[in-house]
Amino acid sequence: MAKAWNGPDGALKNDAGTRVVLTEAVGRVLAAELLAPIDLPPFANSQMDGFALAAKPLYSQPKTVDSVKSTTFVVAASIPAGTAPAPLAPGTAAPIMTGAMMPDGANAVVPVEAALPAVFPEAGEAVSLPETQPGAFVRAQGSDLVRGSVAITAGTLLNAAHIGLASALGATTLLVRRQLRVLLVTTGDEVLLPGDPRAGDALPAGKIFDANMALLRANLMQSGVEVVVAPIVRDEPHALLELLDHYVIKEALPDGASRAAVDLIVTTGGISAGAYEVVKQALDGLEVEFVSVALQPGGPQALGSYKGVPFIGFPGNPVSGVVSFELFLRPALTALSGAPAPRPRVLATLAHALTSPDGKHQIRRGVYTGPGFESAASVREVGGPSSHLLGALAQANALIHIPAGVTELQAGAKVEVWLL
Ligand SMILES: Nc1nc2c(c(=O)[nH]1)N[C@H]1C(S)=C(S)[C@@H](COP(=O)(O)OP(=O)(O)OC[C@H]3O[C@@H](n4cnc5c(N)ncnc54)[C@H](O)[C@@H]3O)O[C@H]1N2
Ligand code: MOO
Repeated sequence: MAKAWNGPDGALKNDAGTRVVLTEAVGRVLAAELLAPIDLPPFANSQMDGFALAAKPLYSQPKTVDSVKSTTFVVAASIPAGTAPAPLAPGTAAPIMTGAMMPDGANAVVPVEAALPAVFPEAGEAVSLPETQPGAFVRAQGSDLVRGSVAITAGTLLNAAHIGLASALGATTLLVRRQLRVLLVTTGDEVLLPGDPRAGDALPAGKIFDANMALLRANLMQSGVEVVVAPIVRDEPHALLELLDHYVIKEALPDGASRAAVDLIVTTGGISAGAYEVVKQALDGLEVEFVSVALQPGGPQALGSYKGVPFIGFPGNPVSGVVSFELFLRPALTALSGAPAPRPRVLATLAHALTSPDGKHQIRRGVYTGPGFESAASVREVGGPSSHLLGALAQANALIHIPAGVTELQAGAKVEVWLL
């Protein structure tokens, strides 16, 4: 089992990376550090709409606005953003727009509001400008990033700011780690996918629409994982084994080696104590362990490997699946591939009393309200402890942790909360 779990770790970390276009790189993990190929800003430019001029160092700050010394300049040709300006002649000041390149000979900008008159006169006219320090309102070349420096480190989970930075540096593609490929298998004779013709007129008696496939697929996709979705497996062990065999077949790699078509198998349902537990009946006795952990929801769990591919089996109740994902799989994905970002963990004041079963680490779904000007962060439960409460899950923005051994909590107690 350990060997199987070590597989994707090594494979991902040794992965040379895949080049993707910039717009598709958000949510992926950068494979190699990105060095800045240019300075940012690439040239000194104005931070304000104003006048570019040559300022001499001031040795004392003027005490009041009225005491500021002004100088009259001849207005030079205006410098819009996007143009290469002519050098500034001595005694002149050039109207310059925000982001426009500073002309040679200028080292400071006076905002137009501070000019007399506070407008842009025509070239050749006069303008009176207050004394200013060299460098005022100038964004120096390389003041954000110097050419050759590390712009984004390898292993970074790329967010919007990283994509924006890469674009500003002129990158059209980025080298990202390959995504983990996860086979997601939903089981159960009662489960129909929305749109199934059998539910054309009405949901047949005893049947339900799938929640787990949609829920876990969305969670996995948001975690930067490539999800391979299998058709829903009926409660027949041979059907599950046939399906798994189809997906664990090896695919050839360019270097002559081979690897399974998926890195991880995740199943939902069919692992507890019933008479028709398809996952348990198919895999018990092979390299999968079926255990009960002191967690609620999410007590029944299965872990191991199938024909060398890591395997994890979540319980069928939708909230149990989500809690299992958050506690066991999400952190493992972060450790393996760098994505997703860990959930923020905070302490919050419980808004009301809660009880919890003895000997179980309970996870309740909650609505968290961050600290206000005069109030501490607080959390209140939404729904109840049962693991079928999908409506409440959809209202929640947090998981409330009640440690094993704690059976009662008073209003005002401090609890650990994971922000979803
Ligand atoms: N005698 C016992 N019964 C149960 C135990 C136990 O320890 N002893 N554990 C309970 C707990 S806790 C859980 S959680 C569930 C786990 O059961 P399974 O993993 O075997 O899951 P199923 O029985 O297949 O389904 C449970 C529940 O979830 C619904 N389900 C299944 N798939 C979906 C889906 N794709 N979308 C929406 N809902 C789904 C299913 O209809 C059941 O209601 O076992 C308890 N029983
Ligand atoms: O552990 Mo089950 O996961 O409570 O509903």
